[in-house]
Amino acid sequence: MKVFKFGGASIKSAEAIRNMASIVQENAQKELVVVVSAMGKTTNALESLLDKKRKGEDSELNELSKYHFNICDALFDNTEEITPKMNALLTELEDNLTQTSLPYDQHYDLVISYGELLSSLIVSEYLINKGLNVSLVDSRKYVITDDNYRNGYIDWDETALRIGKLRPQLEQGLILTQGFIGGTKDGHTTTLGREGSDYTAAIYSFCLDAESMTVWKDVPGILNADPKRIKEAELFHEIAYKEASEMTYYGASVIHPKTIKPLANKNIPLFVRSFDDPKSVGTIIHDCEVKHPTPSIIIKENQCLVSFNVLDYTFINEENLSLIFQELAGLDIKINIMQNSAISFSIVVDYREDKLEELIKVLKEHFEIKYNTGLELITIKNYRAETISQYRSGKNILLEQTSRNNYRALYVV
Ligand SMILES: Nc1ncnc2c1ncn2[C@@H]1O[C@H](COP(=O)(O)OP(=O)(O)O)[C@@H](O)[C@H]1O
Ligand SMILES: N[C@@H](CC(=O)OP(=O)(O)O)C(=O)O
Repeated sequence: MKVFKFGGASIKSAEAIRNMASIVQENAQKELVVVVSAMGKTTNALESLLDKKRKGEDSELNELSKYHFNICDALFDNTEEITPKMNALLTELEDNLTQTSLPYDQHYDLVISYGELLSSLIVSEYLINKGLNVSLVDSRKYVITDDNYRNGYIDWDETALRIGKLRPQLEQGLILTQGFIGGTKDGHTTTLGREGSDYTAAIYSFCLDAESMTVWKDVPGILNADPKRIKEAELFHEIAYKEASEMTYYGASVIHPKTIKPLANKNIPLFVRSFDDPKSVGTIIHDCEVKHPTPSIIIKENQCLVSFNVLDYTFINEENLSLIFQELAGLDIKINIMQNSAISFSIVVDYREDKLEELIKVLKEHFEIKYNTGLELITIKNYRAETISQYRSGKNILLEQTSRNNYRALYVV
């Protein structure tokens, strides 16, 4: 069996869904699980509705509901069947939005999950209309997580047990399900972190021992840089799991960072292909050795440099480092790069004002803390001297590191 994942861009309009459906139809002879994300920018729209609601401002569902109904009108000759199902989901969403007494992260997952619930309903009805045999499976009952809302940790045993039970259903026709969303054992909705649908597809692939997984994207495959930033980026035809996994760690947003591990553990190849050009082969990520890889350029935006200076004349030592690390772990702040001098320790993290404020609040009695925002972190993997000088020149660099394989620099935008 195979697993396909279609992200927001691939199902953002009626035309995009027709194209997606033709890709599915061509592959539906074999056992297939199809994972879909929310349509277009629906997740962002739901986030802003939630924030407005929690601030007590107007949060009308009109626009979101119009967007989805317009797509239905364009896809179906007769919307009589889908309309009541859509209305039921939208009413649930409206009720759930009012649950403002819930802790923020739990309320977030409850509300944000409707992007995927709406998209999977529309796509499944459309595929059924096209004559395919489709079971719509609710990922909240199969992808089981703990209650770490907004970033649920997978309960692998329970998830494997539940997804394993879908095997007989797979023989009857294709399974369509939602990416990004999951549920706790006692039925609370959770999510796996923004852009987590790639990870969902990897979870289904792992639990069903897929022969391959394919993510259908708006790019020809994995390139040695984001083609939206670097026009002359080159396509990789194949990449090793380790290389791809490291690229996602450094910030290549084309694949969710948690996706590679479950696939590599079972040696399941991952194809990254273009939904605009489904005949082209794209990139295969698998167990291989690529000699002399082309340098990759990865840029992480919205970075913040935080420096902790000791208050007396003691040096930076393991004791004060452990104090800093403990707080970072407690606040779930990930370090992208770090450096120390005699009396100062610096870290670079993704900028989140709320988390930074909290960090400063708890550590200011121990350190003098300074920070800069509006920065970018560039990583050049498998660098060559000429690549470094090309990207280094003209930049106001605040921090720079070179190791055997990687060059990294933090600079002011
Ligand atoms: N190295 C890279 N190769 C290809 N695309 C990249 C790379 N780095 C970043 N991207 C970006 O990733 C985007 C696709 O990922 P994403 O938008 O998350 O897909 P989806 O949400 O459709 O699954 C591309 O539009 C591209 O701008
Ligand atoms: N809809 C979710 C999950 C996701 O993975 O989306 P996409 O596949 O479009 O990145 C998000 O926007 O975060």
